Amino acid sequence: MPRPIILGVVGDSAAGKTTLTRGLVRVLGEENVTHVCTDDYHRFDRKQRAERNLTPLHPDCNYVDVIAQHLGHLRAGEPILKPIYTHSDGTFGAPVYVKPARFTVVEGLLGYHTEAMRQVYDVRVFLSPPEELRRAWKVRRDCSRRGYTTDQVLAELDRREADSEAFIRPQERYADIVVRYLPSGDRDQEHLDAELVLRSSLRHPDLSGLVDGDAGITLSERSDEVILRVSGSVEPETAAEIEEAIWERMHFASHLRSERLGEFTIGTDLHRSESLAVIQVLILYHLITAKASLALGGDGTRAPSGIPEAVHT
Ligand SMILES: Nc1ncnc2c1ncn2[C@@H]1O[C@H](COP(=O)(O)OP(=O)(O)OP(=O)(O)O)[C@@H](O)[C@H]1O
Ligand SMILES: O=C(CO)[C@H](O)[C@H](O)COP(=O)(O)O
Repeated sequence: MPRPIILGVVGDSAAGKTTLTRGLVRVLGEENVTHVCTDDYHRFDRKQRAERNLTPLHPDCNYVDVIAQHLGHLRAGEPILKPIYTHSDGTFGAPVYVKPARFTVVEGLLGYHTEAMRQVYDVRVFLSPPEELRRAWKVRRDCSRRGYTTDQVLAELDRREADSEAFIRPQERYADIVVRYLPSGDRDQEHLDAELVLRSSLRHPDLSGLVDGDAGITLSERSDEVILRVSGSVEPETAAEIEEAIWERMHFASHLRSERLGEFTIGTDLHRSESLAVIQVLILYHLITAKASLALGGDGTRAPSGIPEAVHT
């Protein structure tokens, strides 16, 4: 079997990593994806972190060297014995034996922290929602699923700010695709404006024919980046046209098409976001084309340098 294609999804806590990857895993098929969350590589459990006054964002609080080793093994097609961190109670569980599948999705806080880690990915995504939005997402998620109170989460977010600034946000510079949701104001969560920064380290599909300012889709260029903006008020039909156009560029993977992209949860309620669906299809495009490149004897789809050939404004 050719080596797995490896996707990195990095961003601060509650930036939306699991939400984004869940849809991708569903489309690619659970059996075809090895899912690694680097939270499993925390060095200390919740109690030990509190005793040491360390946040989980600090590299010293994580076995970053072992993450790099394990990702290297997976890329080489070798199994790993992966640690387990359990969020429901903040403790470690028994390690699990993990074999690499066709795709590996790695999500976590410090995935691009070292060069050794950065080298393993075929596609690097960084999620960067505005802080106000991320804080609201974290409060809601941690209170409903991780056993915290609102005051505890808010205090923890303040305690983490210095480490977010020092270690998490700087990783954005290593991404091929940066996803920024824009401040939502009173927008509901299904209709957030999204901005995708498409960097020249990957060859992005030509989306120029789909741009329609009136319909809420714009492309612009900034140094060697192309910015795709999807308005939160984009009509489902317009978003579907973009998704369709990207799917057409990976026609050899049409069997993967699914109606269920763009889903996210608020507490336990399921919602759908058009902009999230567009982001997910674009990432799928990169995973599928990287896979096709390997099948044809290449080694992925990273552009050697310069502006990606297929992107036009
Ligand atoms: N694209 C989105 N649109 C609307 N809400 C979202 C979106 N992404 C995430 N959320 C909200 O934020 C919450 C936290 O997201 P998620 O669990 O995906 O973050 P994460 O980055 O995986 O967090 P952690 O690193 O702490 O595990 C979700 O439960 C959901 O309510
Ligand atoms: O920043 C985080 C990413 O998920 C978590 O807070 C970190 O992993 C520690 O988990 P917990 O708060 O459940 O002890």
